[in-house]
Amino acid sequence: MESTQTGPERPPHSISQSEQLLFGGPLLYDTGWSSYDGAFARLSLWSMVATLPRLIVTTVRLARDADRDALRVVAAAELGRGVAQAIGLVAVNTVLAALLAEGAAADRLRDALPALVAVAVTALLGALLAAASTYGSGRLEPKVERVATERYLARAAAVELAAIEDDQFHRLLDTAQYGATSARRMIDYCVRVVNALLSLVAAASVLTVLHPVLLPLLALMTVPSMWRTLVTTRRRYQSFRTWVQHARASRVLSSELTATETAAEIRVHQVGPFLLKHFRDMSASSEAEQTRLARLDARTGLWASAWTGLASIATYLTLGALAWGGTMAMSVAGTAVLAIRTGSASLSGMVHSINNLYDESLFVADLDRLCTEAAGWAIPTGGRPIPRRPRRITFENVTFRYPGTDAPPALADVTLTIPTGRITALVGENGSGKSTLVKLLAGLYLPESGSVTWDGVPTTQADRHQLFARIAMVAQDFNRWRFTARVNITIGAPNIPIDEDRLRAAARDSGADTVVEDLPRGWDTLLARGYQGGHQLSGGQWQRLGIARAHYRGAPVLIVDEPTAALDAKEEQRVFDQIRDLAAAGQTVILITHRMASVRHADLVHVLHHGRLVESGSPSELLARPDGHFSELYGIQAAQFERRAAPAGTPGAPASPLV
Ligand SMILES: Nc1ncnc2c1ncn2[C@@H]1O[C@H](COP(=O)(O)OP(=O)(O)OP(=O)(O)O)[C@@H](O)[C@H]1O
Repeated sequence: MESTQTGPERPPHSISQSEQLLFGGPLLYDTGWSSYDGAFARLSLWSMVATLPRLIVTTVRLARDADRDALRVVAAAELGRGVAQAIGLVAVNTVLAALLAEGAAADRLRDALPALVAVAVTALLGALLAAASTYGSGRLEPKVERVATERYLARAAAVELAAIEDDQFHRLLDTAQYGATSARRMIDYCVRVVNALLSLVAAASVLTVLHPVLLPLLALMTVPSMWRTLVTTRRRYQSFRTWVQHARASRVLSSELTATETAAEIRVHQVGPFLLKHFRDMSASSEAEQTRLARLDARTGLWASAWTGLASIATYLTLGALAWGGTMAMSVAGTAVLAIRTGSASLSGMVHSINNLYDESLFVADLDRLCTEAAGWAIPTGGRPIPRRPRRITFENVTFRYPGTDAPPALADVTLTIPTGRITALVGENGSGKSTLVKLLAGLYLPESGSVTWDGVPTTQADRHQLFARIAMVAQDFNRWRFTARVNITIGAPNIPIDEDRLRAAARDSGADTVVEDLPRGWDTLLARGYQGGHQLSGGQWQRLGIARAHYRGAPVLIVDEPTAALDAKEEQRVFDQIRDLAAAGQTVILITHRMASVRHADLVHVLHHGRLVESGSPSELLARPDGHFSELYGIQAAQFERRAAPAGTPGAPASPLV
């Protein structure tokens, strides 16, 4: 696999055999598209501090959108805590000055008493305000996460199908999903930053008043831990970005092992030990990376501690020299020690929190980036209206290639008409372009060239949401929602309140009613194994539900892609009888099927071959062309029927799949 990433390459020896075998190469995160990755690598102490206001603004905005009142509580409480801390430090200085002054012990104590009370009151106030801040941020955090998650989900659901299939966009979807939890954590870090900042300001102001040399000393003591946090966070973030694909692949392995869909094959084919072995092998690669990070972090930590130790010795020697030489009163030296300890703790706490804040903000930036990109990919709202009951759908010289692939076009220069109120069948070999054609017809993809028009309105200009509303679809891979039987059908028309009569009619028409009758809790049975009370349906039973869903939707154009593949012969007959009835009642039906027996119900057949339209006509017209594609496909199936129905040497067996 080629990597265009700008971050650090993974060393070649860390590529496991499992990655090579299962995924065809090392799973690296292609960060070529990432605009901020380089910015992070260039991050310096100064730029980190410079980005602080922007980070705080971003967090405040998120918090404001989530819960304005809780934000006010947090802001007021943190401001109050900073002020209380400054007053507390000044009061400590007054207490020390009174205690270390000349005179009788009782007098000195009496003089110190008011300041002592002030120290106690500010401490109490600080505790109350801290509690208020904890309450406010505790209320804010889940709301911020919810607002961010909603943004993510809403944007992801509104984009074109092509975006979901675009690997770069999908990767962004992958990383942006962390944005919501990061947004939640940003609140916590932001509160910590503001808190540390205020207590630092309090300590620094007191130190400046006490002696001008104390402030640079404070900075000297804190710089090493700032450097350490910066270096380790940056390293860990880059590592995360590089390994995110790998982590995703490991998750795929574990979910394959536990999924209900794979359970039978895993057991019969004894795939479990094979997957486990590769899981272990892949985990070994990421464990090696964690060990590398731990070794580097330990080395950085050691350097930082040595530097801090030297800086502390220098600070306390300076303080001692000042007090010894009489330049500084003992009370001032005492307060200075206290203020330096408070200040350096605040400063390193602040650096740590800023780093975390910055780190989280990168994931929130991914989320923001997703929202921006998703807006570009969004299915446009508005456009030319589509008649409630369209009369004809036409393809004119339509060519379409799946975005991001260099394979030949899935559809090439296709021109055809789909009359409404009739059954039109699409026929052709696997991969000939039938499903692609209906996706273009439904406006899920737009043609590369040529046009698909609904009553003269090209899908490129149409109100696509209105167009979707005209279609009901039973796709080959229609979704098996892990919800109740009722929702599995009524989700066909999710924008209207559940209509029980319509539900029962749809179930009756599709044969889903007999499926539901046998369910342990009827309509309220959860159709998902692995949950308490969950029930699994057979493929054919699901198919009836899928058809019922399309019936319930009640749209004028019905697209059915292999609707009877999983149905028994009796059910298949029933479904086609219904499809005929629907067409007789004016519904347009577009039918994709490999079963020639089903095609005989069609009014018009379009035959596709390698993405091109090769034949069109009624079934009998097409059969009348002995060299045609349709006749060939028909002949192959007829021969199969013949062989199956009449064992070798048995004459007189029925020879037609159309009977
Ligand atoms: N999402 C996709 N991305 C890229 N290529 C695709 C995608 N879906 C289909 N194709 C390719 O487009 C071509 C036409 O596929 P399509 O699914 O339309 O065929 P089909 O006639 O419906 O096949 P089948 O009878 O097997 O369902 C195939 O070569 C297929 O590999």
